[in-house]
Amino acid sequence: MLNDIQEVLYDAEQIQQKVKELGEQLSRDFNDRNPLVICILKGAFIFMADLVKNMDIPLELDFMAISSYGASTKSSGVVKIIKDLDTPVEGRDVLIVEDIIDSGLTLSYLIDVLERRNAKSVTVATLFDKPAGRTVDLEADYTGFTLPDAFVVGYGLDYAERYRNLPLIGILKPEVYSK
Ligand SMILES: O=P(O)(O)OC[C@H]1O[C@H](OP(=O)(O)OP(=O)(O)O)[C@H](O)[C@@H]1O
Ligand code: HPA
Ligand SMILES: [Mg+2]
Repeated sequence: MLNDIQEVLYDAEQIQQKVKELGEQLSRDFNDRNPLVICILKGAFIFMADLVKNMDIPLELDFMAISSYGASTKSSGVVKIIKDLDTPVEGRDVLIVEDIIDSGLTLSYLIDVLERRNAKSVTVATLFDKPAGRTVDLEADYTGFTLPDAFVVGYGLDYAERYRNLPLIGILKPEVYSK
């Protein structure tokens, strides 16, 4: 799998350190608010698991599966809910956990859905941000790393469902998706 990586951007140790810092910061900011922490599947599953282990406060978890990329390196532009939440969000402090913000389409759709369901507050934590990809104006409240304009995989992020299990984040060799 590593053969398909052109450049490692952040290794496992650097990611773990950053996730720990984010978890500690979020614990301070959400102390006594019993947040509903929402993992955006599939990509955010590893970040979510590592993040909440670093949050030493009462919280609840839920999962939502959303997809717009499929087996492509560009957003289809159509954001679909594959699996919805089990928990009502009305009146809750919601913390969205995302792996990456690229075009911003997934998140703008999701924030709109949660606000229409009357969440008390909606906060976004993303591990990776690719500002060059943005087509809608949107920033996360908490960001781990800012990435260059390249298609990346690893630490939950896939290309055609592969590479999610790499413990690092790296740029995928273009020949993998152009052939
Ligand atoms: O800002 P955007 O351009 O919308 O891109 C970000 C979203 O795209 C990816 O999900 P994807 O649709 O690939 O589903 P997956 O998490 O199941 O891989 C990623 O995990 C984010 O959720
Ligand atoms: O660079 C990316 N890699 C994997 N999935 C993604 N979803 C949005 N951008 C990306
Ligand atoms: Mg994907």
